[in-house]
Amino acid sequence: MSDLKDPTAPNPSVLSPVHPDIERYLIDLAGPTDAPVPLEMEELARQQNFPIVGRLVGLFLKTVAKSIGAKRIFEFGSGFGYSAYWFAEAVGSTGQVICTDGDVNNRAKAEYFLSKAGLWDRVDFRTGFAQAIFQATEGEFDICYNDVDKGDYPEVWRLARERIRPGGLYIADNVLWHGRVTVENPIDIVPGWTDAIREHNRLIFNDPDFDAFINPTRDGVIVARKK
Ligand SMILES: C[S@@+](CC[C@H](N)C(=O)[O-])C[C@H]1O[C@@H](n2cnc3c(N)ncnc32)[C@H](O)[C@@H]1O
Repeated sequence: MSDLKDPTAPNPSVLSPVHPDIERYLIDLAGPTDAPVPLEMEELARQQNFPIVGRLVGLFLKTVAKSIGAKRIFEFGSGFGYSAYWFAEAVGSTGQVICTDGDVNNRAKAEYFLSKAGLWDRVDFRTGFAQAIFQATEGEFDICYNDVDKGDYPEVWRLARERIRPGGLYIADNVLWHGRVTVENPIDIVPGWTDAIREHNRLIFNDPDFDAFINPTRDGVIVARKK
């Protein structure tokens, strides 16, 4: 727990508000969910120090998506498709996960991994600025998932909240920002990101149209259900 408030840590992606022993216990429990493709993706993330949500949050995303019978999901910031792997499993063969990422190389990697997992046919991966792609995409969503650059969090929330169906969910990763949200003058990796996350979280908890809570697993995942 001691490193929770260490905003100067060189690699904040490894910090979690969850005690390392508890984290290990949870990961051991999740052992039966091991499968070749997520293991391979996790290994790539480790090698390249790429910030995926990780196994525990992946399982959380899949479980909440299945629990509301989600069939249409929009991801803002998909990386190479790790979080989308869990959503794609949840929506089933008749569902769709619209992925977005600014990096074309991430799309190619996602295609490789999700094809190998037999999930690519339910994924529509678009390259570009996620907010613009969202605005160019019609219809409502069962889930809007936000994992873009943190300064954009309030903007993404404002866009997404309008397009989530009643009973649907808004989910965002990193809402505790490795404990920086609790620090008065945090050392930000990008100036303004911590304040943007704090604003985002305040907006959601004060929105009368949503019920919200934060799962503190890893770096904090907010889930807000539209009434
Ligand atoms: C934290 S990673 C996503 C990880 C992914 N959700 C997972 O857990 O597997 C964030 C990704 O979002 C992309 N990104 C950030 N801001 C974006 C934006 N506004 N539009 C599109 N892509 C964005 C980055 O290129 C990066 O690949």
